[in-house]
Formats: sequence, C-alpha cells, structure tokens
Amino acid sequence: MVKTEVQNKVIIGSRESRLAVLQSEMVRDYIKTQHPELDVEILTMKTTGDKILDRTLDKVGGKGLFVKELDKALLEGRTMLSVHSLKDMPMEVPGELPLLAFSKREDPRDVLVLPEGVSELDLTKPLGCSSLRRTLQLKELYPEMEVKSIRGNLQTRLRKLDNGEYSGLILAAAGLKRLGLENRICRYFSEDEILPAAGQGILAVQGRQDLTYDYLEGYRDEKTWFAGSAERAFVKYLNGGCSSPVAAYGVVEGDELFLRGLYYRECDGRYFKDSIRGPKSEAEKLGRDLAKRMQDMYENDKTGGTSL
Ligand SMILES: NCc1[nH]cc(CCC(=O)O)c1CC(=O)O
Repeated sequence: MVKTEVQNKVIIGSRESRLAVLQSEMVRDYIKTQHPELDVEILTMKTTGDKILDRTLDKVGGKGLFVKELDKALLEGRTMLSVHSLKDMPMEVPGELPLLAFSKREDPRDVLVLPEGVSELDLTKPLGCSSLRRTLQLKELYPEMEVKSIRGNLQTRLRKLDNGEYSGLILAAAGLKRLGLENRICRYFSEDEILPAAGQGILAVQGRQDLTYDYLEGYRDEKTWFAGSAERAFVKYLNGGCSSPVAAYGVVEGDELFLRGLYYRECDGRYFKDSIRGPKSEAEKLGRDLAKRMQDMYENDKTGGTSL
C-alpha cells in the first residue's frame, strides 16, 4: 500500500451522482467545521454500477459494482476516505478497508412519488421500483397494480416518472430529503408496511486500516452503529445480495436493540416477518439469531407466509 505523505490533506472518494456527491459533501463539511486545519477535497469517479444501466444488477454482479473503483482509489492512496450509502455496501468489506463510522440516520422509510402535477395514482400504469424487496411488499399494499423495474440514479428515475412511463415510484425518503426533493413525497410507508433495506438512511465512511482517523471521532453515531451492524448481520447470514428481497430494520431503545427482519423463502417466493429484542452491545449476534431462527422456522415448512 502507498503511504500518504501530506497529512493535513483529506481526499474523499465519491460516486459522481448528485446524491453521492451531496452525501460526500455532508462528511466533508463535518470534517471542515470540526477541523479547520484540514484541507478536505472530494474526488468523484464513475463506478461499473453507474455505467451498466440496461440490466438489473443481480445479473451483473450485485452491490460490489458500486464500490470497486472507490476501493481501488483508497488502496492506491489516491483517496483517504470513501463515503457510501450503507445500503449499497456489500455485507463483507475487505479487511484492509474497514468501515470507520456510520452517520446519524436520515428517515429510513420508503415513500411513493407521483409524476409532477399528479395527485392520484393512475392504476393503468405500472409502479416503478428497483428491488425485489420493495416489489414483494408492494404487492400486498397494491395487489391490483403492475410493478415494473426501473434503473438509473434518482434524477434519471424521476425523469422517467415525469415522462409518463410509470404511475409512481417507490424510493427511499432519505435520498429525496437529502436532495431537497421532500416536496415530491406523496405517501410515507411505515416500517411495517415496507420494511427498509439494511442500512437505509445511513451513510458509511470507509477508510484504510493503516491510517488514523482521529478527526472522525465525533462523527460516529453509536445508535446507528448498533442498528446498522445488526441489520447487516441479519442480511449476511441469509446471504442477501444487492437486489435480494431480504430486509432488516433496527431501532436502539436505551440499552436495547429492537430488530425486525424479512425472510424470503426462495423455493416458493413467500416471505415472513419477525423481530427480536436484546442488548444493543450484542447487535451482530441479534442479527444472526433472528436470521437463524427465521430460517429454521420457515425454510422447510411449506405453509404460511405472504406470496408475491
Ligand atoms: N439503491 C440506490 C440508493 N442508495 C441509497 C439510496 C437512498 C439513500 C439511503 O438509503 O441512504 C438510494 C436511492 C433509493 O433507494 O431510493
């Protein structure tokens, strides 16, 4: 690995979409405010995931596609930090590139967005969404509607919506709020209606094992660290990839962590929701325990569940 020589310069690697840059700017602004002596810059790059737009991501390699180029820049010493949406991070990160901090959580819910100027859902057009996790849960909320996949960054998706291809889109509230597009939200789905993806609403700051990051000390949010770790352990146990329908959402209440999970049974496409409560200090174990319990209960039992 290349050692960085200029110690007061912090270069943050970011994907180049508007949301990604904005998120990196949030981390940059935190560091600049707390440590005015540091010179912080953002270096943007296109990732493979941003270049391939005509196929669904599970067919071309999953979550890793959004982080490979950023990992390489970190390893080569061109950047010192990467900022990611935790939801887009693979469940396993390389040992030499640890996750250093999780941000405070923005609104974790999924929401419905209608075309500009439209106030009611047009039932004759499909709903657009990008993951099987959302599709599954939407089928229960809107059984009569067709759901069609949509790719591209947030701006691209909103343009497709406003062009009239879809009756509405299901998106994360977090991204829209960060972009100042909260006014486009027509309906919030509670965490019980659509269980969010692991890490939704959390920013992850990643760095190099061989560098020190004292300047991030105050950025690290303890509650989201526990919640995010439990959610990721749940998904990891069940092998959930990028567009896997597995979902998890944790809330820290005092010293306890309350974790909800969605288990998808591949053999018949049915899914189940359950929850677990325990000490927040055992976050990862809680995630694994819930996953294991749900797998044991539902894998071979051919009854129950909600189907797509
Ligand atoms: N998969 C794309 C993605 N990754 C992170 C967010 C939103 C921000 C977040 O969840 O932190 C989005 C957009 C969306 O799902 O609507």
